[in-house]
Amino acid sequence: MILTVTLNTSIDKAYIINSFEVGKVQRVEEVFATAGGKGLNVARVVKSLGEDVIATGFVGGYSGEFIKSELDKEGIKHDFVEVDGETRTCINIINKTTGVQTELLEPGPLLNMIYQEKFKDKYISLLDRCDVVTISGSMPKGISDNFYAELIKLAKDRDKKVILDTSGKYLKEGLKARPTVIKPNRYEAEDIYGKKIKDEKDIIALMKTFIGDGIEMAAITLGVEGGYVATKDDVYRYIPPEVKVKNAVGSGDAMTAGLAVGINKGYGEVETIRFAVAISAANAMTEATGLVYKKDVNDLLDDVIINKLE
Ligand SMILES: Nc1ncnc2c1ncn2[C@@H]1O[C@H](COP(=O)(O)OP(=O)(O)OP(=O)(O)O)[C@@H](O)[C@H]1O
Ligand SMILES: O=P(O)(O)OC[C@@]1(O)O[C@H](CO)[C@@H](O)[C@@H]1O
Repeated sequence: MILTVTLNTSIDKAYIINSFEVGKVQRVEEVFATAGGKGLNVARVVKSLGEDVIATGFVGGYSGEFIKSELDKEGIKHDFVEVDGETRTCINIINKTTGVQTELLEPGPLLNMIYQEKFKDKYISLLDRCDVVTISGSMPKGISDNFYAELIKLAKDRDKKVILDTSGKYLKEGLKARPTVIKPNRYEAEDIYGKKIKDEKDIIALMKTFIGDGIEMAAITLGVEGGYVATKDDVYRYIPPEVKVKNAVGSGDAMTAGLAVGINKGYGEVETIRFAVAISAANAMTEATGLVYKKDVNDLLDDVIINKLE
């Protein structure tokens, strides 16, 4: 079983607009609202691949009710800590003409520390039921910056594999607890690195630092250009298949889902990377955020390019 942690859940709204212009009143042509925040995208993708998953985190208010009812409709098991305050909404404006996407991410509610302790108790009991944990996204205000490190340690002490997909201070703090897998995108990696990544050499050097620090698998993702993956002995460059892009937001989450499933099923590293990359590309083919169809994934698998660099 895979456990997905989403502390800052969100109603993700994808607004499809023919030609979006800043500073003008515009009507939205189509709206897709999903139960989101990175970890819930992971849960949805894991479920659509036919694997067993349970989603946890914080939910609150009417938006929290929406999220639970969407997960129920999708048949995704969940066990959240209910909080005072309203779960956030994140908006992704998709300009249909240019394909350019603009994301507006709310910060989420301010939480009392009591909820952090409540969550820890729930998390420890859920860990008994799972083998792989994914921890994704930002945290609501009021939660300690090192909370992910605490969650990672609790999981690793129980021999669970942990994938951490977050950014900024949450990633910096989380790294200290040595998650099994990390997968920052270029910007998140530059933030850790403290400077711009210039070339492949920089990427490989950074991934090797992560591996040297005790991370088992480190990926750095570059959107449509694919990315790199390093393990203790190997370094790979991967290129996703070319797809007709509708909405690439959540492709990183789809990739996390693929890595979690691959690890849970005991796939080899190349097989796991191939699977995760096909899933990430399949996400870009659908309009809703964090949605893949298994058939697309199967069709894309053979077209993922993976080159072993070292
Ligand atoms: N347009 C695209 N076409 C095909 N594959 C894509 C596209 N965009 C992203 N991907 C796949 O998804 C992976 C992760 O993408 P990206 O680097 O954008 O991650 P991310 O920033 O974590 O994404 P998000 O936060 O939106 O989930 C890429 O390495 C690639 O395999
Ligand atoms: O604010 P966070 O938690 O870092 O990111 C939130 C978010 O942008 O991530 C997902 C895409 O990966 C969206 O579902 C969601 O809106």
